[in-house]
Amino acid sequence: MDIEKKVWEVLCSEEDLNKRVKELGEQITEDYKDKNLMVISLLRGSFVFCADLVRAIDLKTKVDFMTTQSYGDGFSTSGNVEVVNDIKGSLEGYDVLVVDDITDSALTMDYVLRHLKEKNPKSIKSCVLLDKPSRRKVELVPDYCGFTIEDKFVVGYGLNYGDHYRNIPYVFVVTDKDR
Ligand SMILES: O=P(O)(O)OC[C@H]1O[C@H](OP(=O)(O)OP(=O)(O)O)[C@H](O)[C@@H]1O
Ligand code: HPA
Repeated sequence: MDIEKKVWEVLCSEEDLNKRVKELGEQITEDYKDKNLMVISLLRGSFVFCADLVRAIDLKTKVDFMTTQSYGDGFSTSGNVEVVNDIKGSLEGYDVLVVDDITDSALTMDYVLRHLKEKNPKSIKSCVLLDKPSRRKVELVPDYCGFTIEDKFVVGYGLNYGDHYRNIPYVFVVTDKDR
């Protein structure tokens, strides 16, 4: 990937992200006030979003992490979701909320939900910052979603481009200069 031949365009500014993450946190706080919330962050992409989201949730919350991988350096899924690091503890008695940065083909979220359901949580739901419904390879509607976006490759705020730029504090779109 040659970054020189690309155009960057801001899609979600820091202000947009702060506002929407706060709203999601308030909604989740309300919905889980009588439940036993465990947030599971899918690494690596969701580390920034999830760090902000859990601080916007005003509840006693357990947080755990799972590492999945299905994209290499490219723009599309290998179709093969790999659990690189699984969660360690039990999910029994917990209302699990799986948090990811993006649902694109939805292969990752679909796989993770099925995988975690086998660990018998009390309930399980999904929360993604960005949703690209036009790219689905499996049917899935996230329970919580920050922004629904078009079929564009997005980077920043945890999302990578050739394994860089996860630290950019806003979300931007990458396109070819001659497109
Ligand atoms: O809906 P999908 O098509 O499955 O795509 C979404 C997944 O792809 C990215 O992960 P990736 O495999 O690139 O690993 P990463 O979290 O390390 O970026 C992203 O973080 C999501 O987990
Ligand atoms: O648009 C994207 N950007 C970065 N990583 C991704 N993984 C799935 N879709 C994307």
